[in-house]
Formats: sequence, structure tokens, C-alpha cells
Amino acid sequence: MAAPLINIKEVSYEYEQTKALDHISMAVEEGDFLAILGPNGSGKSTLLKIMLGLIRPSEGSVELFGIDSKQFKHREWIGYVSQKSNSFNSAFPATVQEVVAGGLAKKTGLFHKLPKNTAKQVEEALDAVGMKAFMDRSISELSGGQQQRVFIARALVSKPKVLILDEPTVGIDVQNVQAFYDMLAALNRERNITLVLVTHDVDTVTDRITHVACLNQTIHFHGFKDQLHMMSDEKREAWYGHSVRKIHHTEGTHTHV
Ligand SMILES: Nc1ncnc2c1ncn2[C@@H]1O[C@H](COP(=O)(O)OP(=O)(O)OP(=O)(O)O)[C@@H](O)[C@H]1O
Repeated sequence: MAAPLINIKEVSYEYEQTKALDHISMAVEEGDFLAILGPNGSGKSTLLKIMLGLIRPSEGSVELFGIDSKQFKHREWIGYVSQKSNSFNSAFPATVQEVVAGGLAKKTGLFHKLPKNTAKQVEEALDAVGMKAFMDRSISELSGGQQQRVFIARALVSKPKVLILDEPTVGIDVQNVQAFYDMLAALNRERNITLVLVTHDVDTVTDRITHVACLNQTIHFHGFKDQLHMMSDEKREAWYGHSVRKIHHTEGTHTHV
């Protein structure tokens, strides 16, 4: 069996005053569409930074594509869309295709006119997120949800195998959240991109996701999304605290907490 794309082994992480992660073990397999869920301050961003190799665990180890993360050289295999990617200066003068091409800038350097091959890659990435028609528009003219799609295209342009998204639906209105998840699901299924997304909004978990990890310093549940309702009351309480409504699974549509 192929090695997991991301394998977190007994990882703990401590900031100066705070223990953010406590002996976390979890694996992300090729083809997973995983949502990491947890309340504010539960360690979600810290876990992402560990997966991305931005910080090193205080204890434990991480393997990426079967290689110890300290030796791992193919950072371009892991794309990242940060929480703040679309909170840029709204007067930013770039076009959509320039923003997406920026995802290749490390490889190609800065350019005034896109080389032919780059232009094709940019077009493909925009097509994957349903934004090809907006190629020549100024990024500042787009809605929050459209900008988020463009930033996903920017991460996709270097053809990552895994895409990690930190709270991608923030700033997208309720009516468009489902369409946004449809787009992510198409990337997952049709383009075989493994997806890991983080959110504290449990209501955004939809049928599109295959796996769920419930994090609050430790992992309280990790498995198929359909089994989430089997989590015991004690576990749920320990995970999310007192404000949690009981998880129920309604005719295979949404999973609410
Ligand atoms: N740079 C830092 N220095 C010190 N403590 C930090 C730092 N970053 C995070 N922490 C602490 O570590 C814990 C986990 O934070 P983290 O940002 O990983 O949580 P989160 O689940 O992503 O939260 P949110 O949903 O609010 O974004 C919190 O108690 C936080 O205060």
C-alpha cells in the first residue's frame, strides 16, 4: 500500500505559554477530502503549519509522501491557501491571470508578458475553479468567493498533489458555499487532488467531504464523515465543550453539530 501523503506521528507542539497540540497522530491518504474541525484556539492552524513544514513539532515526527519532513524536498507538491489570502488591498492593480501566474513566479521569475506555456497553465488552473471567463478582469473587481477561487487557482497552477485550505469559506455568502464545495469536490474527484481544509464552522461540513478530524489539542475523532454521528456524548463534550448541539445525520445531506 502506498504511504500516506501526510503522516503525523505522535506530534506535540508548544508555544512559549501554551500547549497547542498534544500527541496527535493522523494520516491523510491519497484521494481524501478531509475537514479538520475544532473551536477557536483548538490548534487547527498550528497543525496546518506542521503539515506544511512551516514549524517543527516539539515532539513526534511528520512524514510527507513517505519521507521525513526534514528531508522532504518537494514543497511544490503541497499547495496552500491561507486564511488571509483574499484580505489584500482592494486597490491592488493586478489582473486575475497575473495573480494566478504569481503562483509560478518562484519558478519563472517575474514577467511582464506571460510566456506561452505559463499562460496555458494559468488558463487550466482558472478553468479548474470555474473562473476562466474572468481571466482579464482586475482581481479587485471580484466578489470574496470569486477571489477565493482565484487564490485556489494560484495554488493549483504549480500542480500540487495536496491542497491545504485554511477556512476557505470565510467571506463566501451562504448561497454560494455549496457551489464552492462542489468546485472543491470536482478538484478532488476529477483531478485527483487530495484536499485538507480547516474550519471551526461545523455547519460548513457537507456531503462533499470524505473524512473528518475533530481537533481540540488532541484528536477526538478521525474517520469517515458518515461515522461522525457515532461519536459519544462524552467525546463530543470534550471536543467542543458545552455549547454543542447533538450531531445528527439528516438523510445524507448535512451533518450538524
Ligand atoms: N504564535 C503564537 N504564540 C503563542 N501562542 C500561540 C501562537 N499561535 C497560536 N497560539 C496559541 O496556541 C493555541 C492554538 O492556536 P491555533 O491558532 O492553532 O488555533 P486555531 O484552532 O487555528 O484557532 P482559530 O479557529 O481561532 O483560528 C491557542 O491557545 C493560541 O492562543
